[in-house]
Amino acid sequence: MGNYAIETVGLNFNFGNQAIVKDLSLQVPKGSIYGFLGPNGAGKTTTIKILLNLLKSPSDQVFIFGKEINNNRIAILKRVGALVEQPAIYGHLSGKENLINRCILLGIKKSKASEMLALVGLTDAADKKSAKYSLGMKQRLGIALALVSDPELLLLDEPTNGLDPNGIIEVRNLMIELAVKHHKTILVSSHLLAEIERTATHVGIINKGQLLFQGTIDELHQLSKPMLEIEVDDTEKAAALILESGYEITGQTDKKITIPFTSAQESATLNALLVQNGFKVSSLYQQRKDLENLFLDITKTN
Ligand SMILES: Nc1ncnc2c1ncn2[C@@H]1O[C@H](COP(=O)(O)OP(=O)(O)OP(=O)(O)O)[C@@H](O)[C@H]1O
Repeated sequence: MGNYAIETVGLNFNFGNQAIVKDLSLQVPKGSIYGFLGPNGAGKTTTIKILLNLLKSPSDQVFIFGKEINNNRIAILKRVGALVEQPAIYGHLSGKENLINRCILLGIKKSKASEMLALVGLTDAADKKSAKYSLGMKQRLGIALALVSDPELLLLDEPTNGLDPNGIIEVRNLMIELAVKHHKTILVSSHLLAEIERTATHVGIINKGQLLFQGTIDELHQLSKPMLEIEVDDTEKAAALILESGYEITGQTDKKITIPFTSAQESATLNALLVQNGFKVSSLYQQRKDLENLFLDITKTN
C-alpha cells in the first residue's frame, strides 16, 4: 500500500438501489499521471467524489496515502487538491484576486497567488476579470486554486471538457509539468482516450462502475500490437508445430491461431511451413486495433 497515493479495495457505492460503483480496486502509484477513463455515466465523477469524501464510502475500502479516508478525513484532504465539475471562480474578481481570496481562506501567505499564476501561465492575465477568461484559462485558474495549498495529489475531473485544441494542449502541458517538475500525483478523468494517451503514465478504464483495465500506458499499448490470425484446419497440431518452430502464440480457438505479427515475409514463411507439413491454411491476416478502437471494444463488450 506504501507506493500508492490512492488505493480502493473492492469499493462499492449505490445511489438508492442503483449500484454505481462495483467492486472497484484502483491503484494509483505515487508520482503517476493516472488517466481515469470511461464513457459518460461510467461512474468517474462519483468515484472522484468518494475519493474526496464528498460521498461517504463504506469503511476500509478507500485509502489515500495509505490511510483510510473516513477516519483520517482532515489530515488527508489537506494533502489533496481537486477540480470537480466547474471551478469555483468569482467572475467579478480577477484571477489574482480569486487566488488571494483562497490564500486568505487557507491562511497561506498572499504571495502564493502570484506564484500559482505563473505556474499555470496566467501572469499576463492576472488582473483581468476572470469572467472574461477563455474556458481554457478558467480551467487553468481552477487548477491554480486547487494548487494553492501545495497538495501532493491532484484530482481533476474532465479538466479538458469543452476546451478548444489550444486549451487542451495548455492543460495537458500543465499536468506534465506538475508531475515531472513538481512531483505531484495526478488522477485525471476523461471519456476520450486520445486526451489521456499523451500525458498518462497509468490508465484505469471503467464502464458501468466496473474496472475493465488497469495498468501502465505501455501495457495498454501492448494490447493494441498487431497480430497475425491464422485460420487452419487442425489448430491443435498446427499450434504444436508453430511453437516448435520458435513462434509465440497469444491466442487459440478451434478455428484459428493468433501470433504477434512481425513482418509480411515472416507471415509467408509461416504459411509455407504449415502447408509443407500438410495443414490447410484457409486464411492468414494481420489484425491491428488502434488504441481508440481498443478502448471502445473494452467499454462496449461489458
Ligand atoms: N446524485 C445522484 N443521484 C442519483 N444518481 C446519480 C447521482 N449522481 C450521479 N448519478 C448516476 O450515477 C451514474 C454515474 O454518474 P457519474 O457522474 O459518476 O459518471 P461519469 O463517469 O462521471 O460520467 P460523465 O462523464 O457523464 O460525468 C450515472 O448513471 C448517473 O446518472
